This record gives sequence, C-alpha cells and structure tokens, in this order.
Amino acid sequence: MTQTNQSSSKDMIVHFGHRALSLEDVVAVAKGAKAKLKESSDYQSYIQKGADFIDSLLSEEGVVYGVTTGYGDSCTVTVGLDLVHELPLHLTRFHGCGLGEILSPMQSRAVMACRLSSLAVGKSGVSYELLQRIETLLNLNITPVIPEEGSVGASGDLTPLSYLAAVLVGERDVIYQGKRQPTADVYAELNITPLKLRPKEGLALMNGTAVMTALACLAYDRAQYLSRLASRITAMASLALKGNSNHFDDILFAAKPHPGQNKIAAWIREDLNHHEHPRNSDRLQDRYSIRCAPHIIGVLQDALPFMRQFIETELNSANDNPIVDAEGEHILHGGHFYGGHIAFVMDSMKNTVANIADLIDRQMALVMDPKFNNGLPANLSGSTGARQAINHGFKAVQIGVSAWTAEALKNTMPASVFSRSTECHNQDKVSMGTIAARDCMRVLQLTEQVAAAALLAMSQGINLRIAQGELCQSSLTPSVAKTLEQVKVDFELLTEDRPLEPILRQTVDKIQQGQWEVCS
Ligand SMILES: N[C@@H](Cc1ccc(O)cc1)C(=O)O
Repeated sequence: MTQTNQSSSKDMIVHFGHRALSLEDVVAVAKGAKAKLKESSDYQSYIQKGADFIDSLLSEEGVVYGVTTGYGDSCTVTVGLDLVHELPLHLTRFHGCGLGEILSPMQSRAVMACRLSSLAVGKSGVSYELLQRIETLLNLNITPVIPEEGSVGASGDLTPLSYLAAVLVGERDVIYQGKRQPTADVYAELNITPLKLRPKEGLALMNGTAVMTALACLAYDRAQYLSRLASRITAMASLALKGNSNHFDDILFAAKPHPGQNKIAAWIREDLNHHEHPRNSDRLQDRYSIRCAPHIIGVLQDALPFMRQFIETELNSANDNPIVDAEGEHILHGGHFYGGHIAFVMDSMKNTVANIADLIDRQMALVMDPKFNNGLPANLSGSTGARQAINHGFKAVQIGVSAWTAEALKNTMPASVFSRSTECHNQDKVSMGTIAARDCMRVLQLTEQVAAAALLAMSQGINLRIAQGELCQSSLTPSVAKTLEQVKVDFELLTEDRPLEPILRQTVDKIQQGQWEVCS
C-alpha cells in the first residue's frame, strides 16, 4: 500500500454522518477529497433534535452549563438570558490567542474533517446548518488560518479550534485560492452569510480533540509508508555492504512471531531474493543495524494496529462536553475532550519513527566508512584516479543525516507526561496530545529527510558495487531494480562534487507523496 495519493484523493468523495470514518478518509479530505454530509430527512431531524433540545431546556429551566454559565472554572457565573446569545461569540474571541506556525491548508482541512466527523455523531447539540457550513468550507477549499500552539489537549483543542469557529462566524483569516485573506472579504466575494452560533455551538466546535486527531491521521499515513520504505532501504544497504541475507530467513523469523516484525523480515527477504537456508556464508553476522532491522522497524509495524484503533475511535467519537442526548433528554457532563489516547499514540509513534531515523543513520555510517563497508570507496565517492583527492562523495550528506537523526531523537521526549494544572485548576490534569502530535510531525519530517539521503546513498552504493563487478545487475530483484531506476531518473552517479540540496528536497517530496514504490 502506498501513501494516500494526492491526485487520486481529489476525485474522491468522503461521506459524513453515514458510517465510521477511517483515518484514510481524513487524509483524503486533507488532500482535496470532497465532503458529503448525509442528507436524509431522518438524519437532519436527528441532528436538529439536539439543537432544539438545548433551546427547550433554555426556555423551560433557564440553566445549561456553557450555555447560561461561564466556561470551565467560571461555570459558577450565571449569564443572564439577555446575554446568552453573545456567549458563544465571546468563547471564540477570548480563545483567539494562538501562536506559533500556521497549520498548512492540508492540515487545516484534516482538522475540519475531524470536527465534522465528531459533530456528525449527533451528541453535541449543534444544528444541521452548522455541519453543512463545515462541509461548504471544505468543498470551496476555504481553510481557516490556525496557529498550531496554545492547546493543552484536554479541553480539547480550544484555542486552535476557536479559529475554525471564528471563520464560521465570518471573523479572522482564511486561506482561499492560495492567499491569506480576511474571512469577511472571502464571504463577501462568495456571498456567504456568516453563521450565527446557537447557544451551545461555540463550545461544541471548540471543546474537542480535532486538531490532535487530524495530525494523528496524517502522521499515521506517513509512518506506515516509512516502515515500508525503511525495509527497502535496509535491503539496499545489505546489498551495498554485501551483507548476509540469512538474517531475514523465514525459519529464523518463525521462531519469533511478532507479526509486524515478520512482515518487515519478509519484505527485506523478498527484496534480497532470499529463499534458501544455507548453514553458513562467508559473512556470518552483520552489525545490528542490518541484522536487527526487522526488530527495529517491526516495533512500528506491530504498533500500527493499536494506533489505528485509538485514532479511529477518537475520530468517530463525540469528544466534547457536555454531551447532549436529545433522544433520552439528558445533558451529560464529562471529560470527553481529554485527548489521552491520541497523546499516547503520538508519543509512541514519534519514538518508533525516530528509532527508524537512528537505524538508517547507523546503516549510512556502515556504507560510508571503508573500515566497515566491505570494499566500497570512502563516502561512496564515485570519482576515480587523481580526482579522488578532491571529491568527497556523501560526506556532508552523512553529517546532515546525523544532525537530522539527533534532532528527531531529541524530539521523542513524551509530551503527555508534562501535564500541568491550568485554568484556575479546573483543568488540573491535561493530555498535551497536540504537543505530542506536533513533535511527531517534526520527527516524521526529519526521518523522511534521513530516508531520502539513504535512498540516494544506497543506490550509489549498489551502483558502485555493480561497477566494481561485484554485483550483477541481473541478479537484482524487480523491486530493488525498480527503486534504482526511480532514483536514476533524477540522480546520476555522484562522481564530481555537486550541491545535493535540490535532489534531497525532491526525494523528500516524493516520500511525502508516497511516490517511491514500496512493498505491500
Ligand atoms: N472544557 C471545559 C470548558 C472550557 C471552555 C473554555 C475555557 O476557556 C475553559 C474551559 C469543560 O467542558 O469543562
């Protein structure tokens, strides 16, 4: 399976309100798929019932938390009926204090998809019209400008989600047609009337985990692809080093049956065409960064199923407060905005992904160094004769790989253990899931950079081996031959020093678009 593809996503339609969404649905919407909200009159009235129930409570009882009271610790403050309708707008405005980088339009689309998915469950007391508005924004590709910092991840993502709420009411900025513009201008141009939030709608929009969940969906897609790519890179490293393919033997792996780890061993074995079981070979035991690669990449591969389960359950949940059960006429106060599951997945994912950066960094160290590389030139330089003296091959790229790896490893500190009490001690235990998710995105980026450098370096290593007459092109498996061919399109053998930044960036882009063919 390759990463969810950008161009094919654009032709997709993702249905909301019908069934549980998969994380791939969110990725597809992020990459441009259209959103389609369930239209049946049954569904519309089911949703509307929640909003109407809030209205009836207001008129009958006059008190509903977050509707006629202040928010959070301020819930003891009563808001008079004359001011109730201004309250949601105030909620969006006082949370307009996000800082840091702006989420990309793709990430912002994923956030909208996650919030729509949660509200479409129908337990949040919002109107059908509000759901339609999010659908409209997605389909017109109007994306809120959302700063990524300022969420503790346990009143959900209040501050970043206030930027979605603000856009629905016609405030703050959006990205439209590639430009950052005031929402009001874009609405005027397109004849869109700003939404007037009903009593609970500000809270329902903001009091949930959509930002961290969105990032988690996007991260999962990239991590899953990296696990396959790292397996290919390992096979190529083994070939370049003239390593021992016995390390990936199926009888060997049957003895330690973690399914994900076995999958990785099988992929590497297939790439190396290892199907016999020789008792001995000239090279008995390669170093751990080759021999234990299935055990290292396998941790991520084996963790993917539980990560998917955590992410998709969150994605399809009503994760706000209070929960509105219009059928049974209950208002249920709880803490469903607490993003502990996503925090744990993101903290775990960044750890397993950074371990892959570290693994590849070690593989790079082996192929660069004539003390370990079994007869390849230093730094994989392809130059010969007198020109060898001035050419440095992949030396600086290896240094870059070490820097990216160190930075990835540095970002693995769990965020979820840094809970702090905040908001006058109402939020005295929080998840920090959004920080974990942001760390994870950074670790993915750095690890993709490491993988890009390794794809080029391992290709160079194999090509040098072929040039030295120690490996026969025709003995390569079709999968490895295909990767070499894909690399060769833009990267010819490195003989004379040249700046490699452009090709590295291009290779990273291709990783992020899932363009390298990998095992499935
Ligand atoms: N998440 C809080 C509500 C809240 C909203 C906004 C705040 O600024 C603070 C708290 C709750 O449901 O209990």
